[in-house]
Amino acid sequence: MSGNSSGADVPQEQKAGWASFLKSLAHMTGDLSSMTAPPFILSPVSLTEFPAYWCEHPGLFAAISEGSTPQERMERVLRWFICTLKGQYTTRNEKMGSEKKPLNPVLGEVFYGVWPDQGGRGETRLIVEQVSHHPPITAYYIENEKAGVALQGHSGQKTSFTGTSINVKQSGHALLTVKPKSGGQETYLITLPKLRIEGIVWGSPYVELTDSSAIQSSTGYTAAIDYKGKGYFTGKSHSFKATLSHGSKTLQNYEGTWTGISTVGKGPTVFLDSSSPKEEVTVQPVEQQGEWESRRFWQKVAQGIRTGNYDEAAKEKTRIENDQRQRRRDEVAEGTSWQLVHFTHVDSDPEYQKLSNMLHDKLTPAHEDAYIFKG
Ligand SMILES: CC(C)CCC[C@@H](C)[C@H]1CC[C@H]2[C@@H]3CC=C4C[C@@H](O)CC[C@]4(C)[C@H]3CC[C@]12C
Repeated sequence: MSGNSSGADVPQEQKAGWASFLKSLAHMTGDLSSMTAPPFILSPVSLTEFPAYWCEHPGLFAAISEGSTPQERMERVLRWFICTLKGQYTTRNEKMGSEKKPLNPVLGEVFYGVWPDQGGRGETRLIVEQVSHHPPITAYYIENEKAGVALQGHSGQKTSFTGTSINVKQSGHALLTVKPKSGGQETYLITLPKLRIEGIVWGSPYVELTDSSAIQSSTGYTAAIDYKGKGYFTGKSHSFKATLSHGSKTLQNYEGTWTGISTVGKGPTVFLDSSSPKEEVTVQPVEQQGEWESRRFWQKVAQGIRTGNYDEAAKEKTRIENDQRQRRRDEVAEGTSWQLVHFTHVDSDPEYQKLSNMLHDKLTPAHEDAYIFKG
């Protein structure tokens, strides 16, 4: 990083703002979401929309239950999981030019969507609820009932600044329930990778995945995934290597990029093309949404950000924040508390416990709370 290139991608009139934002990052205490950032880096999309990235390949999601053996189903889970990563971590760069700061959801904010049935695979529905504000935690449930696959999870982030990049440790996990076409039921614990946000100094942030994550099946199969950026496995950014094992027996290896082609085994057999077309979630028009639904709730703020009317966006955001503060004060005064609509908080989930014990992995804390979908 040279003095000249720093802030190269920041609009001239916001350079000072970016420089002071970078300075404030040094004092950040783990929660970046509440920090004020310069307008050019603001996204008009709330974090409650992000769980939709899990299902932008609804065909791969539905196909999991069609695998004929436990190993084949684990491989299908891995394929679907790797295929979601491009959407999860590069979409903002593609759509908005760089990673941006999403809107920080309010407690009780919800997001609903569907992927319509196509060719008989069944409809997939998405239910998201912001279940905590401090720290921000988003819970989600995605189900294709016909296919017999359902994903339940929650997600939070702990952030720290290294001086040149932001390290993001994801908290939470996802549990996938699969009813194989051949009968029975399996569950899969999905742990979440760590992120490094690079390109900060230049004002054009992007996400690289680091370290590792895992998928543990109740059938005993494990997929371990290692992530590396440029200059490690292949010299390509967004690279990964994965191994599928059962107990101490390694059964298969996979490698490639999570944004493009990956291969299986020693021969050049294609495992997946992650750049294959995705299907974005279908959402009700804003006019028909309820007042806590994300796009309606943030409509004016988003409009301000999209049109460059930042004063309007800031004014509306302040109104929302004041309203939230008042609600919390009222609850304290009345001795009540906010009631979640779709999820129940539990201090520990036996299913998570069982699978994380099977994983024997330092990555997964022995105890973790969870949000269970109420239906
Ligand atoms: C751009 C800079 C200046 C601000 C950084 C904003 C932070 C809050 C953004 C940048 C990238 C974002 C992450 C991108 C992708 C995902 C995957 C999704 O499944 C859960 C949320 C999560 C993990 C996001 C959390 C918020 C995040 C870490």
